[in-house]
Amino acid sequence: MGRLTEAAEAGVGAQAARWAGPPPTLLPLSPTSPGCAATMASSDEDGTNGGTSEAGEDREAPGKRRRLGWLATTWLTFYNIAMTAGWLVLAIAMVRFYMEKGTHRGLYKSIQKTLKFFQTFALLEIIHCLIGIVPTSVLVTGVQVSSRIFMVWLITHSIKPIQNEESVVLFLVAWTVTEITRYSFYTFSLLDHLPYFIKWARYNFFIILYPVGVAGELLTIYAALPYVKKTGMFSIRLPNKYNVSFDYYYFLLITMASYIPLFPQLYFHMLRQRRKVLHGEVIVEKDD
Ligand SMILES: CCCCCCCCCCCCC[C@@H](O)CC(=O)SCCNC(=O)CCNC(=O)[C@H](O)C(C)(C)COP(=O)(O)OP(=O)(O)OC[C@H]1O[C@@H](n2cnc3c(N)ncnc32)[C@H](O)[C@@H]1OP(=O)(O)O
Repeated sequence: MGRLTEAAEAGVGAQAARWAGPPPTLLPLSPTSPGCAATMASSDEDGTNGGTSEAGEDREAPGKRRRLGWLATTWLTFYNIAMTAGWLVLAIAMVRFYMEKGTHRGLYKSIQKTLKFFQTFALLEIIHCLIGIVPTSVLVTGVQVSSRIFMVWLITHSIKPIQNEESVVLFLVAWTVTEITRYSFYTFSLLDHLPYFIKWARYNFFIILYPVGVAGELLTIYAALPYVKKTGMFSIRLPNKYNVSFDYYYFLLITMASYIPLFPQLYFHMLRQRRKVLHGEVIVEKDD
């Protein structure tokens, strides 16, 4: 058997496994075929916390819903409906703003409260992973959610002069379309009535929207650099009584650089999810 080593999924999730031996074999499996049972281990391969969930929960083949306890199902259904609604409200507000004003200037200011509320609410997703009611890697989710929180609070909210940059619209649109699709996908899945086009959209839109969103985020941070350098905001200079120094300008440069190793991991994670869900493929251990 090929050897599996403990590693983050695609290098991210600490519980994930990746091949140290011969390359994995991709087996196209029908989501309903018995062979799909092999994917019960897929959460481990994927860096999810698989299996460790509230009492009564079982891991099942992709395409079949995992069995969750009623409390977890009720909570997740409520959470996903609320998030779908929140991002829909945001989408409608953005379209209305643009139709009325004919410009993106002032758009962020007009939607910021809703954006901050729903994006911050998404911190619960890390908790969902930690307590095991969703089979996703804590690290993958942590990187995804924390980068958004960072963009919302430490960049766009804190640096007013950049709020009217076109790049802000770029990531706002990418996030909004993604989240409406993603949360409605989860909602319909939980209700066992998932229309194919939502599933298709969930696992195809990201191919374009992820790079668009990342470009918007990076351009926005880049636009913030001169202001941060000039004002020295969030920076701690020496000498001070704690004898520590922190330069937010360099922190931003490091953050921008960290997209280079981190973003591909999220992107490839989604590509693997896509292959698994849309094409029923599963990575299995190969006999030597
Ligand atoms: C402090 C400074 C930090 C700075 C960090 C700097 C580095 C940052 C680099 C990263 C850049 C990210 C940029 C990003 O913000 C840009 C954008 O988002 S642009 C818009 C495009 N974006 C996307 O498409 C986002 C895609 N991301 C996601 O979908 C998730 O966040 C992710 C965690 C990446 C993947 O999700 P997951 O692994 O959960 O995939 P699935 O949806 O296939 O779900 C797997 C199973 O889990 C069940 N699940 C998950 N969540 C729920 C839920 N809420 N309710 C119910 N069920 C849920 C799902 O149904 C699947 O279950 P099953 O296998 O049983 O079907």
